[in-house]
Amino acid sequence: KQPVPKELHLGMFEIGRPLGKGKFGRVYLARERESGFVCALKVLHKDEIRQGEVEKQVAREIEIQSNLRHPNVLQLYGHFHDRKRIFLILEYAGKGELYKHLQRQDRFPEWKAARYIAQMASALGYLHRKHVIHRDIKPENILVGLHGELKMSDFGWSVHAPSGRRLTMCGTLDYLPPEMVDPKRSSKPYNDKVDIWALGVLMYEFLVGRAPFEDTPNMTHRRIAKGDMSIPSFVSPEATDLIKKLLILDSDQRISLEKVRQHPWIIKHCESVAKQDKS
Ligand SMILES: CS(=O)(=O)NCc1cccc(-c2cn3c(Cl)cnc3c(Nc3ccc(N4CCOCC4)cc3)n2)c1
Repeated sequence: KQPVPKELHLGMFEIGRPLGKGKFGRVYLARERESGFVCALKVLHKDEIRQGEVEKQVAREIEIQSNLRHPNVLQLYGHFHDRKRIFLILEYAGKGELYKHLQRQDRFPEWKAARYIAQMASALGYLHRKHVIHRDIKPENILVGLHGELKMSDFGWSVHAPSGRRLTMCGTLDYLPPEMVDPKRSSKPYNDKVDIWALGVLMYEFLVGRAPFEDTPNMTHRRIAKGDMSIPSFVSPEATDLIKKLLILDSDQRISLEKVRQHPWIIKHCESVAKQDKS
């Protein structure tokens, strides 16, 4: 349950260890004194935001994320500010960054990848129904909850651990769909189908351990525009089928999130979870 405080200020929190730091601030473990409620406190520095000319983006991200409630979307409980800083009170994701788990395991077994993709498809379906798109769903922007569930947490700033992470620039490139890499190709502005493409890139990266179009920056551009990727033979036929239905150049032809949830590869691995739960 969430604290329903009268008014928010820094003094009401005990600040714990830093969880990560980034371009626009740091994330700390925190506990609300009165209720003992554990959360993550993201601190953004106003002067850096002003310099970065991103005030409007911060306001928009706070507006969007405050109105979202979904088990696979990191919750923003509230925010407040003092003279120098803006504070976001966020849900604490007990198992940290998905990026680290993927780095450590090289790639995920198909049953784990299928569950993760099902969770992301569920979160995206929720966002799209609320007309929120382009959540930039690369591994760097996904956290893992205490029970291993994924939490989309990219609203605004992905914070960076001190460790050597992929530069935001090329990370972003890997996940761009053809209609954004090559805007003259399609006149229409991008729509929620960009998330379906990104889901395909994410699924590929979970199963193979690298992104499908990973290359030098301008080679990546070219390969995305042509849909030039190959799927290794160790990927099962069902998984291969779903990747191909997600990574379709023509955004209108891409599989819908509803169809993703009903795909044999998802059913096979997620149904077993249902059976386990029943047994
Ligand atoms: C090197 S690291 O993994 O320790 N820290 C990297 C890093 C960078 C940017 C943002 C975060 C981050 C943001 N969070 C938000 Cl927002 C909510 N919960 C978390 C959140 N939660 C979190 C939970 C557990 C851990 N542990 C688990 C035990 O092993 C060490 C890391 C880290 C972060 N982390 C973490």
